Amino acid sequence: DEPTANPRSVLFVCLGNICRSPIAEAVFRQVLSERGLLDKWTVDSAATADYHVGEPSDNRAEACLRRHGISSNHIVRQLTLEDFDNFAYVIGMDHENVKNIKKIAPKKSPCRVELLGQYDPKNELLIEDPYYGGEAEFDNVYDQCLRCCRVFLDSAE
Ligand SMILES: N#Cc1ccccc1-c1cc(NCCCN2CCCCC2)c2ccccc2n1
Repeated sequence: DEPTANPRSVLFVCLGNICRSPIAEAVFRQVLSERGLLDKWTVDSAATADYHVGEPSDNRAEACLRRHGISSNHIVRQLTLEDFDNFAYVIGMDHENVKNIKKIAPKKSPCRVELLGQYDPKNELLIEDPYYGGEAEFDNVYDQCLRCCRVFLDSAE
């Protein structure tokens, strides 16, 4: 029968895969690296929309990561059906992302579809789209992702 995904595998998802989910991916990798767990985990990110497929992350997201000492070279890709066989977790940033993820998820998938904010110790459930925002909004996305990724890793390890 179907091989199950590596339990240490996570795909972060947002609308365009140029702001929130690349930041979440890079922050989670940084947390893994700090704990010596980078080689145990499979980490990736994807978009629900096709607006920017093939492009790099938004330069405001890359600048935000650089401000926090993290470099990332990312190319936008869209979520696919295969992702639900390859990742144990598919994690969205807001309710629209989760709704769109569930629209293409197979009925019987063992994959866990969750909101990253459910892991926030400060209980900010939604990681809002910063597309029309500035540095402050991107730094808030970073802070939320860092808080949530630490708790998510504790819960999944
Ligand atoms: N949509 C919305 C929306 C609503 C509230 C806050 C942000 C956004 C917003 C808008 C974007 N692109 C502008 C519109 C794109 N076009 C929409 C109609 C189809 C053709 C493409 C984004 C692009 C990348 C990542 C996040 C984005 N987020």
